[in-house]
Amino acid sequence: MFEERTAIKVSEAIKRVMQFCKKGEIEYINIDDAEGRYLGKAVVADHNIPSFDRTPLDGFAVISEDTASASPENPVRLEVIETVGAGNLAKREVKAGQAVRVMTGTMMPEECDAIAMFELTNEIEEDGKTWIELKRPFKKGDFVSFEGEETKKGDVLLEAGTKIHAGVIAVLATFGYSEVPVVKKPVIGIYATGTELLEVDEELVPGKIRNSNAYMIKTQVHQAGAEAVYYGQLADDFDQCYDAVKNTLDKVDALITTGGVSVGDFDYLPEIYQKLGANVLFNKIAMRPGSVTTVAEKDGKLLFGLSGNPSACFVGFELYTRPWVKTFLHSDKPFTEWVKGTLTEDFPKPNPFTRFIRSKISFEGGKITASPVGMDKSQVVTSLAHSDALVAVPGGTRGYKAGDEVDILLLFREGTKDPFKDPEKLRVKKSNDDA
Ligand SMILES: Nc1nc2c(c(=O)[nH]1)N[C@H]1C(S)=C(S)[C@@H](COP(=O)(O)OP(=O)(O)OC[C@H]3O[C@@H](n4cnc5c(N)ncnc54)[C@H](O)[C@@H]3O)O[C@H]1N2
Ligand code: MOO
Ligand SMILES: [Mg+2]
Repeated sequence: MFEERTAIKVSEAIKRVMQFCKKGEIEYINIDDAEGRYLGKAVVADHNIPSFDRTPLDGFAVISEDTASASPENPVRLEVIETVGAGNLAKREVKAGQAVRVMTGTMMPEECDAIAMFELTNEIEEDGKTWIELKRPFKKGDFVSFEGEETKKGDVLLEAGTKIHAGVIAVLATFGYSEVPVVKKPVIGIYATGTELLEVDEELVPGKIRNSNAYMIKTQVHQAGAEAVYYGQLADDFDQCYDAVKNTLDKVDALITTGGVSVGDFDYLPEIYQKLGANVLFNKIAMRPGSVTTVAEKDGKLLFGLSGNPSACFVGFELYTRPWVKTFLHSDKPFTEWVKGTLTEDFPKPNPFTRFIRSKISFEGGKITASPVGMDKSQVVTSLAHSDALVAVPGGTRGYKAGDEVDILLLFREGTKDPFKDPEKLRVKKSNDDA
């Protein structure tokens, strides 16, 4: 029998999901495998950087006092007593009137306190010795890269929950992390439900479509930093779907199903949650696409019942599953980033619910703009391929005009601390507002 559902706000739905977040455990993995993972512990400097005073230039290490009287008219002459490259140490004691030829990265000879780069010196061979002439004085510390000037021992360099990319890897390597503490990936099981579904390699036949959601969701799961286990397709058969969901729950940290969550005769997920004794957090959200997105909880594990419609499925994951994954990975920025920007085209469709319009952003004149891409319906798949943002427009409006300021959710970015707030209706501009 048809059951009326109560729609809740997007922000309320996110809040309900976040109440069931947990943080993943830590494991150690080789630095070679760490790219894309999330740091499980903060990285604290256990030594200074640089760890010794060094030259940042190819030139000569000098004793600054020796150069005090140097001028173009009266250059100072210093004897070059040895050459040292990075990785080697000066062997000879440097006395007054002497200098050491040093290459970038070389530890400063103990007695020297300034660097004169090659470009500021004249080299002279005389009496079987090498000399340099300096036409300007150098102060103590000139051109020296000092121990600890970049980072001091004890500095917190990276927080737990940081996504590991090339720059993070560089810091980890600098501090000797051959094994990196990372958060274990949450394992997310995926089932695609629908008797109409064909596998990707199957030929189309009347009434059937290829299963795109499973592959899309697998990719979204990976992008969010979790491990996806795809358990396959299920026909719209209550017993088959119930057994699959029930038997999979203890193998995963969360379970995603696509399809079968609406009010159709063969939409079995609502009954499955009921038979499982799961606590349904919500089954209707005041949003399009994805109004039927349902999330339930069973023994602390979340069941994300995403819509079968591809765009609704995509948006449901980004808004509700992604923050759960990111929190599991210790990120303190679990929510999809959103900014204010300008719509480039009219969007005349009336909106009963908050609408997330698949869009593409660009930067014009230093401002962010968003252009809707393709047909904006829940069942649409092709526009997803061109979207890097979702324009969020509030419900209860007659549509939007080019130039209106809107909320833009940025896809494929690290995230933000601030959860999405349902957009308020745009204030209607009255003609005397310009006065
Ligand atoms: N009387 C009502 N009918 C519908 C309502 C409603 O409120 N009252 N809601 C509509 C909305 S909104 C949506 S969204 C859909 C959601 O349907 P389900 O989540 O139950 O999904 P299905 O019925 O299984 O499939 C919907 C649609 O998506 C296609 N699909 C399913 N799985 C896949 C897949 N893996 N890859 C690609 N496409 C898939 C499926 O063939 C259907 O066309 O319900 C509306 N109905
Ligand atoms: O849940 Mo449906 O996608 O709102 O259109
Ligand atoms: Mg349905």
